[in-house]
Amino acid sequence: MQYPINEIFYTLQGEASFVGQPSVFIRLQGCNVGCAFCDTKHTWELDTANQVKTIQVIEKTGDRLGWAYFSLEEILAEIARYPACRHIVFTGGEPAMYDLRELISILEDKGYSTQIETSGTEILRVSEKTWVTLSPKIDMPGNKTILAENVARANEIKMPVGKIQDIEKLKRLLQQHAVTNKLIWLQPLSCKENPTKLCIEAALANNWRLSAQVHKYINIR
Ligand SMILES: C[S@@+](CC[C@H](N)C(=O)[O-])C[C@H]1O[C@@H](n2cnc3c(N)ncnc32)[C@H](O)[C@@H]1O
Ligand SMILES: Nc1nc2[nH]cc(C(=O)O)c2c(=O)[nH]1
Ligand code: SF4
Ligand SMILES: [Mg+2]
Repeated sequence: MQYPINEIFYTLQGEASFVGQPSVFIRLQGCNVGCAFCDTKHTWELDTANQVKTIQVIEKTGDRLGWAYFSLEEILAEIARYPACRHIVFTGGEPAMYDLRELISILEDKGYSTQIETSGTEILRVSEKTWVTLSPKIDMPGNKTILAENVARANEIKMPVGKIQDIEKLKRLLQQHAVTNKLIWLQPLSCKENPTKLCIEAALANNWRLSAQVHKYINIR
């Protein structure tokens, strides 16, 4: 099995429940949604134009606009460069576009915990133990729907918030899926009009949590 990889890097998880956790991030290429606010547009804009042919090209250039197919063994070799790491985060792009079960099963056998960051618009192919962070994309281009089974499966829901209407959308989603006892995070969008204050107020009013993308404040990847 070959996986289209945009980047693999070792850093501290900056969002939601695992914040501060040393993690290898496996960023898969491509996205089926295409949000205007996306902070990783390099994974889905200019897709085919920037395809690089070999892993060596990426290694040489460090070209984050490019991507390459990695075999399972090549991904494991990248992870092995960080021997202290015990937690692997699949993100993108949209990692749920790919079947991650074989890779995750090997990682679990090696003692790693796994997490997926997903919009919830694709059927998840992860393991029962994978921590699922669902970040709803409502009214996004292409009008992709969030699958009910993914809402049920999610270990936490992390809502990207730019304006008050996003809070209302989240409330409707929670009502529609009868969500009562999940961890709910509000994540302010990194944009000019900083919506952090709005998120703090809504967190206090609803007993939700704030996910402030710590990595962007402490200037790490
Ligand atoms: C880049 S996405 C990749 C995974 C998946 N496609 C998703 O949206 O969950 C990872 C996380 O970043 C969030 N995100 C994207 N752009 C953001 C921005 N400008 N500010 C804050 N969070 C953002 C997403 O909502 C998601 O929780
Ligand atoms: N430090 C750090 N934490 C993250 N949590 C989720 C991320 C993502 O891009 O999915 C991310 C990221 O890009 N960097
Ligand atoms: S779904 Fe995720 S990766 Fe795709 S455009 Fe939106 S934030 Fe970016
Ligand atoms: Mg990010």
